[in-house]
Amino acid sequence: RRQLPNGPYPLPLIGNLHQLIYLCWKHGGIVEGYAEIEKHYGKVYTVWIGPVPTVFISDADVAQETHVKRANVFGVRHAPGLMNYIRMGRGVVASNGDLWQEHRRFALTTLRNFGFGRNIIEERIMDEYRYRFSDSAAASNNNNNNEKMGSFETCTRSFFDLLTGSVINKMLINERFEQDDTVFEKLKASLSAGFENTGLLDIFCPVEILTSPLLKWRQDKIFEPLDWIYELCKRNIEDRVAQVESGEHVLHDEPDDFLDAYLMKMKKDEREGLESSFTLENLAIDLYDLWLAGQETTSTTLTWACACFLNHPESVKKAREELVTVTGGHRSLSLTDKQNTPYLLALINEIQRIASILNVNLFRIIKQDTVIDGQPLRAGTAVTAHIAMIHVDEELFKNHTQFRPERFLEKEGLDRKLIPFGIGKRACLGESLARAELYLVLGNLLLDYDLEPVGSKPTLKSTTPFGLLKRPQQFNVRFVPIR
Ligand code: HEM
Repeated sequence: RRQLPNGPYPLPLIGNLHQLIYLCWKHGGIVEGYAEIEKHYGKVYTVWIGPVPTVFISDADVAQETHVKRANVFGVRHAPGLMNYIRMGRGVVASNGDLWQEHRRFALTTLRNFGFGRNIIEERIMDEYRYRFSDSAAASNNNNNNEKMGSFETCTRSFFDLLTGSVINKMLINERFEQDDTVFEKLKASLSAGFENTGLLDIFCPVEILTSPLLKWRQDKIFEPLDWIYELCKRNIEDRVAQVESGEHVLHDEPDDFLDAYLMKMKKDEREGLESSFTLENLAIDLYDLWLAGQETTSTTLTWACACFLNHPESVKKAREELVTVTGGHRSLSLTDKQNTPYLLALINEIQRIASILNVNLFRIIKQDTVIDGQPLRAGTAVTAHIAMIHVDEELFKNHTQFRPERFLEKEGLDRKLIPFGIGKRACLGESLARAELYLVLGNLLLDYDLEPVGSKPTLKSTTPFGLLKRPQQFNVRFVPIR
């Protein structure tokens, strides 16, 4: 315990697991359990997950000072257990060093450069937005003649899964998912099972133990869905490579998707005789990472947004008035409108704060002895900025349980304390894409549709307070066109 921040006294082998499990159970969730520990030990504390010490930072300023100002010490990913299954130190999420840097940079520039100047990200998001709404309305009107033209009832989660799944799939392999697509259904089921069956222990348990015959009963639940997604990524690559070899698909200088951009990069490195980490095996891991990290997160945030809209019509009204003024009510909202829509931006911030979709953020590992918030921190310790706790910090977000977008307009710089995408050099790679999706989908949705609850209104209480991903409850909504 020496050279570590304060925290509850750990027992041999089990560490603080017994206290943690009890507190989370007693107070109804992971975040609530950690809040109890924070009450006793302050905003930077150590919790032993079995024999592994983990340090949690629930203070926005300390997170900034460590993760941004001392990024070299606090920027190394810790991915020992399930996070490293399949990845084995490759890809973007679980890698480190040169490989991480090359693949992160490549993914970032590829996503950014699509279209060379044309804002292709905006075009693709809006294409998928329009397609998804018109397709759902058409399907609903065919099934029900009484339905007002263009209005439809839908399961929010499935609707946004399909929308965000198609956006990311278009970016990666230039393909859209359709309703009732069996591949998509299986992909979603695998993703949900992967997230729902994974707990904090799976993150810290070494892969060798997780894959041992002793844990056979758990393996089908947690590995089978991940294996299926990885195999799908490999199949997509094999199909594309075969098409390129047969001449059916031509690679050109302005690639349409991530897959083509990567194959071009492989060819370039080969031509230049470089020893390259851009191989087909690593491509499968990159696709796997971008899919896993990019779909469920955005879709879950959009579903939380609808739950907030249904509960807070006064905020919907204010946002809509602003949007109608900016667009004149006769054109779609565009990313270039951002500076004229402060209320919508505040509304999205408040949605992301209330949603705080990760009950526990990803971890970093400290490679050298250092100091944190005046306390010693020894090399080899896992550390995380506890986003969900920072977002309920009463000193920053007074009356934090209240949904009040205005707080971001009243207090200059408050948005900088909000860190839904993490912080520092390992912060979310897809932040710009996700921000563009939230802005365009939610802004245009408020301009184009009224939301009506179907059955009882969803509450703003999560159904998965013990999981890694904090999901809202499942609910249906009716979208009724305004114009
Ligand atoms: C609302 C949507 C999203 C949220 C809230 C979110 C949140 C996060 C968070 C909290 C992290 C961990 C950061 C840290 O360690 O401090 C992360 C990492 C990551 N995210 Fe996202 N994310 C979202 C969407 C996306 C999208 C659309 C993509 C892909 C296009 C993506 C790709 C990644 C990747 C690859 C990493 C690992 C980065 C690294 O280790 O270098 N995310 N995300």
